[in-house]
Amino acid sequence: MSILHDLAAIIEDRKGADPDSSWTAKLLAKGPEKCAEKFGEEAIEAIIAAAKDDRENLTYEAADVLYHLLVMLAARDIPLDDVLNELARRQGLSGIAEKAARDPQ
Ligand SMILES: N=c1c2ncn([C@@H]3O[C@H](COP(=O)(O)OP(=O)(O)OP(=O)(O)O)[C@@H](O)[C@H]3O)c2ncn1[C@@H]1O[C@H](COP(=O)(O)O)[C@@H](O)[C@H]1O
Repeated sequence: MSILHDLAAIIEDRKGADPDSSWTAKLLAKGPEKCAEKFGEEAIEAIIAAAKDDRENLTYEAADVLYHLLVMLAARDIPLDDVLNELARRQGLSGIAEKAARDPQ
């Protein structure tokens, strides 16, 4: 399992946990809209770091973005594997498109 899978499993565990017991449980208890808002805030912080070419901060903020993306997906009951499968499907599609471009006939 990847670290993203490990983290997704921990986040899933926090659903229904006492909000006072963890930051993740507290955020999930506030509902999917709040989780989405928080994801947006973290994404903006990452955008600012990228625009400033602040590499250290961008790395830190990117980790925040990934964590909050997983929380937002969990809040809407979308498994991480559904997203990864969609990426895999697109790789398959682009593979076909690249082959068609290489061998036009
Ligand atoms: N990866 C993370 C992670 N990344 C970011 N955060 C939290 O996300 C918050 C970031 O939001 P802000 O910077 O806006 O912090 P804030 O000012 O306190 O928040 P606001 O008051 O503005 O809403 C911080 O409180 C961070 O602690 C995380 N909290 C938890 N995890 C992981 O999630 C798992 C579960 O952790 P618990 O939440 O402790 O159960 C663990 O494996 C952790 O490593």
